[in-house]
Amino acid sequence: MATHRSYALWSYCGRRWSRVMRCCRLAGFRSSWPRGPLGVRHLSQEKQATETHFGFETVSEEEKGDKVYHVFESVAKKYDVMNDMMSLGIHRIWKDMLVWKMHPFPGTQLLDVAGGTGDIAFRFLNYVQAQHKGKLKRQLRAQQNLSWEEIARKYQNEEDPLGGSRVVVCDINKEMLKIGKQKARAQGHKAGLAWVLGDAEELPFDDDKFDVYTIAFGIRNVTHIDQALQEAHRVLKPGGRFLCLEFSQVNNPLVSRLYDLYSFQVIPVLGEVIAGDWKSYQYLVESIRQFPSQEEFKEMIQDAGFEKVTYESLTSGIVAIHSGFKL
Ligand SMILES: COc1cc(O)cc(C/C=C(\C)CC/C=C(\C)CC/C=C(\C)CC/C=C(\C)CC/C=C(\C)CC/C=C(\C)CC/C=C(\C)CC/C=C(\C)CC/C=C(\C)CCC=C(C)C)c1O
Ligand SMILES: C[S@@+](CC[C@H](N)C(=O)[O-])C[C@H]1O[C@@H](n2cnc3c(N)ncnc32)[C@H](O)[C@@H]1O
Repeated sequence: MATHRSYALWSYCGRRWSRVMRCCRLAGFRSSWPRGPLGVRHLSQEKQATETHFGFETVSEEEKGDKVYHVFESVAKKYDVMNDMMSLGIHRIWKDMLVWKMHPFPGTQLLDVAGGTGDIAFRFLNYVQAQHKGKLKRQLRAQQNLSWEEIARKYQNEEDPLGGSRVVVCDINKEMLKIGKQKARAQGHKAGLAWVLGDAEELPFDDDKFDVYTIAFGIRNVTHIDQALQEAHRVLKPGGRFLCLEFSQVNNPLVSRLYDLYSFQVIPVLGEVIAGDWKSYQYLVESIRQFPSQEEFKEMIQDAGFEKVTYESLTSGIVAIHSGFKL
């Protein structure tokens, strides 16, 4: 309880400061000031400037990066099976909903940050492939007088089954990417897919490059969330969309009670039994409690310069999808 109260106060100070920063940015200043809670920079708190959270632990910012790296290096091989076990497959529906919400148009250039083992990228490729096939079928149906030879030629000439869409998966952890690449081979994904080792806080891409930026269950692990959001804004084209799937605040008291019991009593046990790693799964449930609420996170997205920011809570707010546009 005390942790939650102090976090709420810390987070409130951070949000107030974000507002000041936003005004400064609008007035033409760029930020390179010392940081505070949730990665927001504070001038008056030099002492805490390098401290942050790793679950319920207070650690230095450098330590947090290393610890997060170690967590995903350790769980990479069991990551997918753990997700199915912990959520009884529900994480798959949440990820499907993210891609349905994106509703990519033909030729969409997607950047999936913290993309790990590729779940969002593969869904995107399946979606655009199905969409493109559907379009081709409709076109052929509209030209009913074509001979079978003409139809066969039309299909063969279609060199790009993705209709020009592309996805880049970017992640800081090479073990997660390694598993992702193995999965891609097994699922037959090759074209339109690239894997890049990179940090969400300092993306190795030019400005105005992508139509959509996604981050699923990733931003909670980033040390300076504000910087990651600014990077998302930078790499998106004008008109581009930011979409984030992340754990959020449960809005039903009964579900919240059961979810807390499940999180703290069951998930680390599953982590130990399946992945041989209690600590990483304890970090998972603790980091979920440290992440801002739907409204707080919405403000942070707005502070990074996104407009028309909205969110949708799923499964009683266990997770939420936030959306924003670079206009
Ligand atoms: C290291 O960092 C990470 C590692 C990763 O592998 C993944 C991530 C990122 C995370 C994901 C991609 C998604 C991972 C998914 C979750 C963390 C799980 C989210 C949880 C749910 C969808 C279920 C929510 C559960 C509830 C609302 C409460 C229902 C719970 C109960 C009825 C059980 C209450 C528990 C007790 C009383 C404790 C004693 C119980 C037992 C020993 C029995 C154990 C029971 C089970 C195993 C059944 C579990 C039941 C469900 C999953 C129920 C589903 C139902 C609903 C959604 C309503 C990452 O960062
Ligand atoms: C819970 S996994 C999510 C993977 C995938 N998006 C999914 O939905 O299954 C979190 C991922 O975030 C990555 N990550 C953590 N910090 C990062 C950072 N600063 N930049 C890029 N990726 C990061 C981890 O390496 C890990 O692969």
